[in-house]
Amino acid sequence: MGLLVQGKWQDKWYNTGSDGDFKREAAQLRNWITADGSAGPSGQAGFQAESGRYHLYVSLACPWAHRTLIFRKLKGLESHIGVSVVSTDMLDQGWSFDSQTGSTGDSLYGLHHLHELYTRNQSNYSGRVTVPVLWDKTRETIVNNESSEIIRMFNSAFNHITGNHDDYYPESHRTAIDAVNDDVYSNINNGVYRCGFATSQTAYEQAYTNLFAALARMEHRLGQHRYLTGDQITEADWRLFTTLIRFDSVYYGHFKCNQAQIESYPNLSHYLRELYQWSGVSDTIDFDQIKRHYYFSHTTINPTQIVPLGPRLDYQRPHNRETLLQA
Ligand SMILES: N[C@@H](CCC(=O)N[C@@H](CS)C(=O)NCC(=O)O)C(=O)O
Repeated sequence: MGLLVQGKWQDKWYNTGSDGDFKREAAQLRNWITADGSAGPSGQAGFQAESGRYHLYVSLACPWAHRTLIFRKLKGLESHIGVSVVSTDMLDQGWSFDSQTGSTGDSLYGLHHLHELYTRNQSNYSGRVTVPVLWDKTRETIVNNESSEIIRMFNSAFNHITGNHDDYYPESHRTAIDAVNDDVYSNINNGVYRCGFATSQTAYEQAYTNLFAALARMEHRLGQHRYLTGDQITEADWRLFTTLIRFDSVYYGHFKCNQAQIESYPNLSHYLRELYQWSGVSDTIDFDQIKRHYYFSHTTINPTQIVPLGPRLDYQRPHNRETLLQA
């Protein structure tokens, strides 16, 4: 685990500062693919949606990268956007393309490490080397490394190519989606990391309290509606999903988020199963890679690198979410 400083790799764990609170670094590369190549909300113009032009680098363990894989699937983009999967293990050289540990290899350039892609994009890059990365094969540059923006591009920029007009960020729901996203991002998606990566008791307890308060709010919402913002599934649901699906296997134990398992929440657990069973979604999930990544890579938290065998969970069990709607 490390970062690039002026294009040079340095092996370094996160710096939590004097309060012991984990602060996630903001993604730096923020261009947008658009249908006609005009500029998006940030970055440069010139990234027009085209079949076969873009490539996605992901980890199957990472909840942020997982969002982009789900959107690639839901929006029918699999034949238009290629994927390379990094290794489960993120050790002293960061993400690698070691096929012995679950990587597909880098199908574009045969790179050994993801940091080489970042320096190929910008030779003096400084910052963390994160997944997901959306790469432009034509301009040989990184389009964007922020998952929340990549899913928005996938949601709409390629509609004229795929003919898939399903909308996970509909105009009419945007205010509600944005509000839920803010709560879920700070307290749940990033909240589990703030529990796990805290280096002071106070920072951990604050993150833990915020996390379980936010989960209680989501549990309540899901007692009112089938999905977080009503009767239509939106990006807010998929953004929550990628944390929920890792929770009982990893965050509960490894990140000490152990007030309750998702299995014990009546609404959240059934909702989680509904989303897991959504057409194509379980293909984007690999529990062995998820568990191995966290328990084996975070040697500061788990120095023995022992990966637990449990828990045994069956997400294929029926869920009652249709009946809730009729009630
Ligand atoms: N803001 C980014 C965060 C991505 C992120 O932090 N990914 C993690 C994997 S779960 C990573 O690559 N971490 C490597 C590091 O921080 O050095 C996004 O949502 O795309």
